[in-house]
Amino acid sequence: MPMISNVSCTPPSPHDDSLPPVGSGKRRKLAVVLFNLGGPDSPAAIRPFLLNLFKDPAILRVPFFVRPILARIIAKARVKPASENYALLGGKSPLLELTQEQARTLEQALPEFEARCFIAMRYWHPFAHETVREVKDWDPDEIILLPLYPQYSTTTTGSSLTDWREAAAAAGLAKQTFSLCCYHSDRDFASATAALVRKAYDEARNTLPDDVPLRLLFSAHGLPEVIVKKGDPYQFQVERSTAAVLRAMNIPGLDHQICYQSRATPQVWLGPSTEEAIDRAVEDGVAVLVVPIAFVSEHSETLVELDVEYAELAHGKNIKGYFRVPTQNSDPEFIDSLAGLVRRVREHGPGLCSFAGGRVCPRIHRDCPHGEQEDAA
Ligand SMILES: C=CC1=C(C)c2cc3[nH]c(cc4nc(cc5[nH]c(cc1n2)c(C)c5CCC(=O)O)C(CCC(=O)O)=C4C)c(C)c3C=C
Ligand SMILES: [Fe+2]
Ligand SMILES: [Fe+2]
Repeated sequence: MPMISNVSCTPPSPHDDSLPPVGSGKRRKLAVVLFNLGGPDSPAAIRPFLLNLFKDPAILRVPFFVRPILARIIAKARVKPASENYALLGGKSPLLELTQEQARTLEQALPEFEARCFIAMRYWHPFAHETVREVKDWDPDEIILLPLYPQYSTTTTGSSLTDWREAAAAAGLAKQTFSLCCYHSDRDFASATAALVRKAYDEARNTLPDDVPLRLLFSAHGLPEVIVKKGDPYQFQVERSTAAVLRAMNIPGLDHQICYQSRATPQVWLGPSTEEAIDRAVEDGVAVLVVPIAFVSEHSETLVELDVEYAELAHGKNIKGYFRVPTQNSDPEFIDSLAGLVRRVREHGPGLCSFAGGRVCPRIHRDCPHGEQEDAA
């Protein structure tokens, strides 16, 4: 079931007065809302943060009367390992501060507007209902909803956009709104990402002996397999992102593999897992360069899971080399790609757009939020 309504991406009419007249001196007030998952801001916040996450029907797909109790059980079981991870980061997630920096940088990359970036996190402050009030007080001309998830999943972007719409409706925020569902293989996003991968690749190659092969492990956050089987387009979009980055890198014959990290429940999750991919690299006698392909900011799953847990696992098995590409954070080329997406979404008109305009996902991905008739031009 799609988590957000199928709102079409209407092309702008030549007489559409929602867009500013060319050359008119007045800059439009543009509220850009950045969405991410959020993270605990203190040790005491870890448990309620996890509870919020597992109470989300988009995450825990069980009958509503079982969900609260099951959410409590799973959250309770995760408090200890999650607390150990956050302890390595000073007891909190760095996600909000890094997103605030992205917000300030993106404002500067949109000088033709009076742009102000707001942040709405799904499971910890600032929540959508808090941000909706801030946006309403600022009274923008238009609102752009911009997920910091390049790939669409019902569990992330879908859940965040539903949350925003409900909060906006409850607060009576009725401004013209433009939403982006995904930018998994947007050319500028791929090129910005490829530049970061290329830099880390060259550094890794310079450290390794010439006879040690280097494999790129594109590591994405995992998803329970049942969610994908029901029609979630996330895996398809992760594969498209990987292909787009490889294309932009333009190094023929690069050894690479897609894998999935951060398994959080006992269900069957997408595979191969990043641990399995590391095992295979050890068997094959190759070094690995891990590329986080579904996160655009550093947080516990990159700084602890990739840099500490998987690095220890890999070194414990005498891997030939273990390197990691940093996430985009406020990288100027990445922020420029987001600014380009903001402009394009606006040109496409109010409603929901993909980076390409309309639907890019094949029909089998029924949870793609675009309707049947909305193929990208
Ligand atoms: C069933 C559980 C989960 C699904 C499905 C899931 C999907 C998913 N998550 C991200 C990105 C992030 N996840 C983060 C933390 C996090 N995620 C889960 C569970 C699921 N995620 C948990 C339990 C946690 C908490 C951390 C932990 O207990 O280990 C974070 C933020 C973490 C931080 O440090 O701030 C992000 C970001 C994606 C992209 C995704 C599916 C596509
Ligand atoms: Fe997650
Ligand atoms: Fe789609």
